[in-house]
Amino acid sequence: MLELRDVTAGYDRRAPVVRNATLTVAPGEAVGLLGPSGCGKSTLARVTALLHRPDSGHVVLDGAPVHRYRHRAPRAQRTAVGVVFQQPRLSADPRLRLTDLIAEPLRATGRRSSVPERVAELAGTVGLTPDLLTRRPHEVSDGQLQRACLARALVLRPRWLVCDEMTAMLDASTTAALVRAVEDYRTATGAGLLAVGHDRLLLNRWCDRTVHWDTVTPKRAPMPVRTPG
Ligand SMILES: Nc1ncnc2c1ncn2[C@@H]1O[C@H](COP(=O)(O)OP(=O)(O)OP(=O)(O)O)[C@@H](O)[C@H]1O
Repeated sequence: MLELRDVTAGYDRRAPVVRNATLTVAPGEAVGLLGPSGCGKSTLARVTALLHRPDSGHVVLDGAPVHRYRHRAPRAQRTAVGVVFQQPRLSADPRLRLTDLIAEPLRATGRRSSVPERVAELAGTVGLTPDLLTRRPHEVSDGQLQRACLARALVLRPRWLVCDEMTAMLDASTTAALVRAVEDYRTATGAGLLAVGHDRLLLNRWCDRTVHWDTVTPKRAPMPVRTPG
């Protein structure tokens, strides 16, 4: 189970952008999180991917509360969640060839020997031809780079996937190809998915259920005002 328990998070403790978010994704389940631009979806997605420490509340992975985030998170928890962001150019090192971009998490976790096999396998999964694998980010389209970012997110075989507006910049056929690649992976592995976005039609078609931001972050009743006497 992937659980967000009463998560409050943001960039200034006095004015959090996410307040008291509670959400559960079961193993194998695909949950869509729908909300308007700027409400805090990406912030919550980063908390879920253990890349941003919440001010309060917890992420709980398979029953184990997460206490440390980013590079301090234990490897087993860090590698249990794969994440794909909206803008591949902001999340891809421009110096790396796509093959090295995809292999980055394998090298970082000491699994160099499995690089050739996994990269070839995942290139097929996400629809990248061998000639594209030797190019750097500025030599490929946004859609091709996003395919590589999805392959990178899958390379350590995560049990949970967070897709934060993964297809927002892409055309219909690339969107369909990436969604199919995620679904093929989930069918093969039983991974759970949190897909964040503002495209209700896409999330409804893609996910088992779609929840709205307002139901995930219910407004608390205001504190009662004490009247004297
Ligand atoms: N690194 C940051 N530092 C300070 N404020 C930030 C930072 N990142 C986001 N914010 C602010 O937090 C709020 C929520 O942003 P966030 O990106 O989480 O929303 P979102 O729902 O994902 O928006 P969109 O759908 O437009 O991507 C916004 O007001 C934004 O300006």
